[in-house]
Amino acid sequence: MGMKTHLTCKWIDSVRGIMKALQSQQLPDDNKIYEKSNNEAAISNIKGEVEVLYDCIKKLNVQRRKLLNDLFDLKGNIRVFCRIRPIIIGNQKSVEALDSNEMIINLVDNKSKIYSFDKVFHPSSSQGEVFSEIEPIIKSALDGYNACIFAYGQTGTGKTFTMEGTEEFPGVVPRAIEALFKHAADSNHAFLFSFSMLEIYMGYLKDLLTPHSQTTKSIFPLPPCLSIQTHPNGETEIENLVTIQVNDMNQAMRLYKLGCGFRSTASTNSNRTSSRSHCMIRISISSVSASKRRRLTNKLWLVDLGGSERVLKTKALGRRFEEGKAINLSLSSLGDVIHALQSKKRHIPYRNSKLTQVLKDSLGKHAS
Ligand SMILES: Nc1ncnc2c1ncn2[C@@H]1O[C@H](COP(=O)(O)OP(=O)(O)OP(=O)(O)O)[C@@H](O)[C@H]1O
Repeated sequence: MGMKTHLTCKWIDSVRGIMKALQSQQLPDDNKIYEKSNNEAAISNIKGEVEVLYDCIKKLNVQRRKLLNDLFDLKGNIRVFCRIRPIIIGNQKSVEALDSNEMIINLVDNKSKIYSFDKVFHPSSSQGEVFSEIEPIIKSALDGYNACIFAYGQTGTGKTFTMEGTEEFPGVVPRAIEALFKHAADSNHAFLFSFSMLEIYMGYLKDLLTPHSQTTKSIFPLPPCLSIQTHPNGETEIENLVTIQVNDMNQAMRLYKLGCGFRSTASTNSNRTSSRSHCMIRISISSVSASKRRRLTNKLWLVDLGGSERVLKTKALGRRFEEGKAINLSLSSLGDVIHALQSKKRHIPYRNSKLTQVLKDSLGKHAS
């Protein structure tokens, strides 16, 4: 084959080996370099778009906050909804919704009275429909406003059903907890939530997250007394109240269920499981990352008030009579405070009951 002397078989084999090794090496070719620089450009484009969108969200959030505040200014700081309970026994309709803002009470002798509300819910209204009217308050709580949602009404009219609900029909409290965590997750800000639960029974504050025994031979030490303190900045604090940080909805719900188990309930002539106290859930919300919040830490109160009752009509005796009296007294103080706030009186009689003292900073002008 006319081979040169140095082109031996050994030399050819070693050249072939080098060629194979070169082929198997992943050397960047022009195409790959082009692809890489293309990817980098796409990533920086996407980063730019994300920044623009982030700015957009910020602007929309400012707008949303302003609109929500305007809405609250228009509707007033205190809003009252009326929910008509479906008839459970009998078929006499003494209360009816006239439209979405008015209801009528049919009295004896063909007389009737009409009352106006911010919203009237028909007996067939679902728990979801009721909550949809309340949800804006949850959003304003995330914006740093103190807020208070409570159910008020005669005993047996559906306050606990509305606030607590059932497994099948969850009420305002579980829905509010779910909405808080959901809106917080959607907001791009870090929030810190703390949960507390207490009841006001016969004028005393009782922590619902600590075990209380009815007997003197209890294995649990007596929990410390709760006392209401007012800070110089006007914020109300409850000394010794157990406050537990909750990181998700399930943790908050577990505490809520624990607290519900410690509530004071009893059977009365009007309701088999009547709440004999005011049950109050406090969710404290903090965020250092959310700018333009009204406060660094604010609170949302969810309250299932004890039922007002005509103690003579319900034929309550002994302890049930005393409980009914205590509930009526504090409800009447709450009514006085709300009336004074609505008529913009200079003196607001917060000091007349424990209930109004606890809610002082969440009912006034800085609350939503
Ligand atoms: N919207 C509703 N739909 C169906 N059932 C209802 C509704 N509202 C109330 N109920 C039922 O009516 C009964 C009394 O309701 P609930 O215990 O909630 O009253 P309450 O106002 O909390 O009473 P109390 O002040 O005595 O605690 C319960 O059996 C409850 O399930």
